[in-house]
Amino acid sequence: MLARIILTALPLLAVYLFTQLRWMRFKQYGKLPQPKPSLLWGHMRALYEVMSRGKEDRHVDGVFAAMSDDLGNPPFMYIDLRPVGRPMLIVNNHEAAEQITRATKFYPWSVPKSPTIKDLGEDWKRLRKVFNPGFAPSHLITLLPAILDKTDIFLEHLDLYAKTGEEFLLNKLLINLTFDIIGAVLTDTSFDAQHLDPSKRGELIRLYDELVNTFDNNSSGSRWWLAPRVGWKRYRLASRIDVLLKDLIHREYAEMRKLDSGSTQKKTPTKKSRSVLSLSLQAWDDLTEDNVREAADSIKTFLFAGHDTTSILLAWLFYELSRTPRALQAVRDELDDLFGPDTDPKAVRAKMLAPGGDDLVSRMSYVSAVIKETLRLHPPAGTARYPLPGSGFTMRTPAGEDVCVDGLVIYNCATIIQRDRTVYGETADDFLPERWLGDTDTSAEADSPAVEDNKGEIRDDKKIPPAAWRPFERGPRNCIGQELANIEARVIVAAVARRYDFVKLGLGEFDVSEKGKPVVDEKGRYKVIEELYNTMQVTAKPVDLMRVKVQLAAKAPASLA
Ligand code: HEM
Repeated sequence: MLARIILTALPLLAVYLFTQLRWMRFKQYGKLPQPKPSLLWGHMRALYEVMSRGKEDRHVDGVFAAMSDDLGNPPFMYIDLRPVGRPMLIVNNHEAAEQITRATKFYPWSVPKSPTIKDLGEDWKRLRKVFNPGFAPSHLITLLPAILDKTDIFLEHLDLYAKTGEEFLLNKLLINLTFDIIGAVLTDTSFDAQHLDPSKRGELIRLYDELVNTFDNNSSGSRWWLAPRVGWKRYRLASRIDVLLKDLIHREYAEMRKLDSGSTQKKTPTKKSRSVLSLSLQAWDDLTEDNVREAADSIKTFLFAGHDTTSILLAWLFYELSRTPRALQAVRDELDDLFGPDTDPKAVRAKMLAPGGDDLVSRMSYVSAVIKETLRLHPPAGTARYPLPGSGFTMRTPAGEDVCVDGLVIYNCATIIQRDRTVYGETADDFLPERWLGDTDTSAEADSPAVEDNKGEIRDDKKIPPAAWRPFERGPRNCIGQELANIEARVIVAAVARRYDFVKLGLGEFDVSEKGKPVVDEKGRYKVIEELYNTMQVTAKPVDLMRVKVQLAAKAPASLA
């Protein structure tokens, strides 16, 4: 009897599953632009086909860009990776991206972050308020001495490499520098991240390094069950990092309380620390377990989000400058004007720390244009959002049609958006800092988040719409650390750009003439033998971590003062 029921039910089940599958593949998001789906594979075959056309290990943004070209560059496109991954919407144009990151009545803090990141909802708003003052430009500028101290160690290493002629991975050196800086800015403690001998580095950076190394190209997915051993290793490393950070928070708080005990106002800090952590600890009356966990989680996020991205910006920036003699000269001229002809980093440091030094940092307008252009061409990160299934969240097509995209992971692909030919014209792929002159303010205030007016339109009145430059993303959930990244980058460029010449090796190496001179192309840039590209290493990093040699520039003094 049972067997007969099963036999009757099986074909019915098969028909049901088949109908469901057909609906999922062809109907559910059928109105969205997409490659031709297959009933069994969704878009996995289409994705594989595009991937196999280029470098196997290139960053997925490059694959999406090729796919978008194939589809005639729609504002967004649908990719169905079920059952291996969640179905996705890749956003390719700035007006569409703005629909995701702006505040709306539906989502007052913009569309929630991707399902792989815990979205804290209201808690996020409270926490961001706690940490915002620590990341305000007026506060960050007071941390210049800490940034300069860490930069000095970096310069010593560059001098050493210049002397020995040894090749090295510039991105790695910069990762250690930016980790040291973010550590000092956040916690006022030295993380000792810059020792050339890795065994001498601080425990936190060693654990972070190990953790990041678990995210190689093959195992970077968040689905631990696809690689349980890697998942377990990540869990163990994250737990050890947690213990170290909680310990640090307890020590910092105890120090504050000890110093406060003589004061009538319990929360008035008498400790001179200006770290972001110490500022935020003042918001808490008691150090409850919940507070400690929250602070540790936030510091962990800041450490992670705040060093890798900035190091990538700097690695690409020095490379682009080395390849574009016109831009390098303009940077050097600006630094001469602002800091005087003495190119010794100690002289630059003295000027920055003297009264009015912060003004000099803010007047580096060509350098700011270089930073802006580097982030346009090589954005280290992007945002992924997730409107909950069944929420009815819609996006508007250029034809004015509203299409439901709830349940999709929505990825604003900055790499595609920031090279949009309809915005940046024929020079969309060129390194051209001059396009930003007069428009270099990258601060959160200049963000002028596009406002949804009554018609749901976006108001933009600049030549290049602000929304078309979004390496830090926009709207209420944008990057809290963008000012810090900007200040860091300007200080490091001021100290480095006139002292050193970087020479790329391997991918991205310059083509040279018979006389051994680099060959200049029609746009005034050095021709390369083979283009350097990004690969996915948690963030988008140069595939070889920027293999270079360094030399002292012609005008640089022979040794650091
Ligand atoms: C060049 C450097 C940097 C780039 C390109 C960058 C980029 C980004 C991007 C694209 C996001 C996602 C925003 C979104 O989902 O809408 C983000 C978020 C974030 N970034 Fe950065 N970032 C940089 C530096 C920093 C620094 C120095 C910090 C220091 C703490 C930092 C901390 C954060 C945090 C905490 C978030 C989450 C913000 C939130 O959800 O409220 N970032 N960043």
